[in-house]
Amino acid sequence: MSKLRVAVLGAKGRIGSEAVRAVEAADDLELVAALGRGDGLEALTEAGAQVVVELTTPDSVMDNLDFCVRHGIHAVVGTTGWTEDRLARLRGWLDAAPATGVLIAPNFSIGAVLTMKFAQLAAPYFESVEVVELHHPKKVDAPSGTATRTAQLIAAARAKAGTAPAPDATTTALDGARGADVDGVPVHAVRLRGLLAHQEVLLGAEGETLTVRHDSLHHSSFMPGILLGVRRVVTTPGLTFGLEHFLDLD
Ligand SMILES: NC(=O)C1=CN([C@@H]2O[C@H](COP(=O)(O)OP(=O)(O)OC[C@H]3O[C@@H](n4cnc5c(N)ncnc54)[C@H](OP(=O)(O)O)[C@@H]3O)[C@@H](O)[C@H]2O)C=CC1
Ligand SMILES: O=C(O)C1=N[C@H](C(=O)O)C[C@H](O)C1
Repeated sequence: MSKLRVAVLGAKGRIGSEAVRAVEAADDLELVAALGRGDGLEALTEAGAQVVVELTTPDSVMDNLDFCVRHGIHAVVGTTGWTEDRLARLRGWLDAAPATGVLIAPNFSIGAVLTMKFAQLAAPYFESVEVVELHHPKKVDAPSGTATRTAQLIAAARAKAGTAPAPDATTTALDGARGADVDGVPVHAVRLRGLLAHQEVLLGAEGETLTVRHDSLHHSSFMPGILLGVRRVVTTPGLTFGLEHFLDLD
């Protein structure tokens, strides 16, 4: 069987360099291009890439995906910065390329995906819920894509269950003291030397608390999810948001 032809964008970055090694090590995949900032995207078509792994920056990802979708190249995207407006633009491009698949995964690690699932499950049963994400100090965006998605899923689960807003008597606060408000869920971002990617979902009810915590200790934690995404996206046209859709979690 012929190998799937894979390219990595952001190949010199922290996660991109790990992804290059993971693709090279996979028997069923062939790394046909490894591009950094400034490299021309024509290299993707010249190399016959079938799938691009997009691990760049929020300011680069849209142009890269525009090129990929226009050329019928499937994409597995880990880059953050997704807004409703950006998703709508991407859906528009995909409407014009109905055979092409794009997976956007706020987090490729199985533990992080499960954290989101557990948080969603628990959220309606507790009066209070807040998210704390902790990352390395070179991270450019806050809050993290994972924390934003987690908070959105929590908010949707509480809205569906008719859960009351969390109690909070704060009437005066320094800017940022109560975190960012993501759909009504406070999200706090910590940047600390020594950390990689970590998240806690704190839930509280009368007389009890529940903490769901996940730690990515090395970029290798993201590789099984990236490889799964590459193998599945080629047979999944359209936009898939979240790696959970490629896992049998239910
Ligand atoms: N979904 C997930 O599981 C994970 C997602 N991420 C996300 O992935 C992204 C990258 O993270 P990280 O590796 O830590 O960041 P880095 O800054 O280490 O890597 C990004 C790389 O992309 C390069 N780059 C920027 N623009 C382009 C472009 N147009 N074409 C090709 N390469 C480009 C950068 O080059 P230069 O340095 O010259 O700007 C840099 O080498 C972030 O959005 C991060 O949040 C990270 C880990 C896991
Ligand atoms: O920048 C990172 O490092 C990470 N980014 C993603 C995010 O913003 O959620 C995934 C993971 O947290 C690592």
